[in-house]
Amino acid sequence: MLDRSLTDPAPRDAAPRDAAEVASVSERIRARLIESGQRFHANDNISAVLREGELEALRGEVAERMQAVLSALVIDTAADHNTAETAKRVARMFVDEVFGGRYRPAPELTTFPNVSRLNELMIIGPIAVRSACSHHLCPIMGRVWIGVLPNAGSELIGLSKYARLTDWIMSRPQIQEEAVVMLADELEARIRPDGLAVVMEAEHFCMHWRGVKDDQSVMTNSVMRGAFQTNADLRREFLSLRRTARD
Ligand SMILES: Nc1nc2c(ncn2[C@@H]2O[C@H](COP(=O)(O)OP(=O)(O)OP(=O)(O)O)[C@@H](O)[C@H]2O)c(=O)[nH]1
Repeated sequence: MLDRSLTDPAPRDAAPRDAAEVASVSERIRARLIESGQRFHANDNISAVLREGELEALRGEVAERMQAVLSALVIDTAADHNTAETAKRVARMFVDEVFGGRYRPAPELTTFPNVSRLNELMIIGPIAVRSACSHHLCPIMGRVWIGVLPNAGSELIGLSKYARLTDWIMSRPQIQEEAVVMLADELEARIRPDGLAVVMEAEHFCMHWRGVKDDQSVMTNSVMRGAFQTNADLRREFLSLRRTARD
């Protein structure tokens, strides 16, 4: 049963309440996003509009609605000890883990000035990717390689931060084409390099587990910015060094 107090308007004989007070937590957050003109697609981060305690309330609301999904699937969660707590587990998994990149702010990235004026190609990877497709919410599992051509004014970021930033972007329902662009945008804004390259290679479980049930195919896509776009030798060097660092 959904907790009606979260969504139903106040009873007629009760003292009139503020509209914000009667709305569910997701409705209150949604109203704030609309008011501020912020997009809230599946792969957008909405942490900036969340208020204290709301994430916990959201977890509760998702659990209630997930319980309604299990009931609609005609699963007797009251009698079945295996599914008795499933709604709560799935809510925690969505809000805190697999879609956590929507709700938590960007990781703190320690940056260092490029004092030795590095201007040679750096390649970071393979970085593990765990994501989910926006269409079926099935896992996407893969790897990412990042190529950076810094300049004297670039900020260098700690190595582990590439993985933290990747995880923050990927822990959202995504499509692979948009995920690599989002990651490239975040890296470019922070490092301000002369060139940036991102290559992602991933398996989509919406194709393995269901649907066409093709368990061989892998999707590979890339984003090339700045010098990687204009300099074919640099692009080739990145792609061939990435192959060496593959397995
Ligand atoms: N371009 C792109 N497609 C994706 C990605 N992840 C999943 N898909 C595809 O999204 C499509 C959704 O297609 P629909 O026809 O709406 O869904 P469906 O009827 O369940 O399709 P089937 O998967 O063919 O059974 C499928 O072809 C998926 O393989 C991705 O990252 N990029």
